[in-house]
Amino acid sequence: MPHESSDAPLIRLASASPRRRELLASIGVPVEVHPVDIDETPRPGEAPEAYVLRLAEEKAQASAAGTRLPTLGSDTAVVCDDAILGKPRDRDHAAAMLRSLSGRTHRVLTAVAVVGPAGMLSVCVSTEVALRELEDDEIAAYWATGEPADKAGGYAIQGRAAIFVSRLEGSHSAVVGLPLFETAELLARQDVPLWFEN
Ligand SMILES: Cc1cn([C@H]2C[C@H](O)[C@@H](COP(=O)(O)OP(=O)(O)OP(=O)(O)O)O2)c(=O)[nH]c1=O
Repeated sequence: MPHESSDAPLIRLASASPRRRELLASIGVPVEVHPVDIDETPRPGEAPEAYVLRLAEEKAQASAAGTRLPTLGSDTAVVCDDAILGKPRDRDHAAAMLRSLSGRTHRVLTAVAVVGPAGMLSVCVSTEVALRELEDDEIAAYWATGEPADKAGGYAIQGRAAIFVSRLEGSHSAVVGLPLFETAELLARQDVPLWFEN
């Protein structure tokens, strides 16, 4: 069904992340932002895929109360040697994360969940990212840009860390925060119109 105007929200976004809002805007999906605060502690022995899927679904479910709009939640984690790297606590934590990622390949997992007329639909996308060797003074200079602070793994591929990335296999948009190909498929299955505007 065509929607009424180009800026009326098509979905609710259970996220405080400006990247996720911008990525959805880039594919013509205006959102109503309704972030939720959930406990992001991994369960003992929880596999990384199960962890990001659970968080994406919990965010979507918690945010969906009181709206008829389909509601999208998402979570991104960097996985290195089976350890889940979230957002750095401080400068030393960020430096330790970047040293552990230096000169090797890691995985970025992003899960998306959309709850709507078709129920809860979710998907987890895994992307391989190779970083070149990073020098300690480079890591220090990178922290000073302010970019690492609110990013899983302590880097932003859409920012200055792009110069560290020697190879990527998977979904670039998923590393930034939302896999757009898979997200569009979930939205279509929830009857969210992506093309018709007036
Ligand atoms: C690896 C990487 C992560 N990130 C971001 C994506 C996510 O916003 C963030 C991971 O944190 P998340 O906990 O997934 O998301 P968030 O706290 O920003 O937002 P919300 O929980 O409200 O949805 O790291 C980048 O922007 N660039 C990158 O290259």
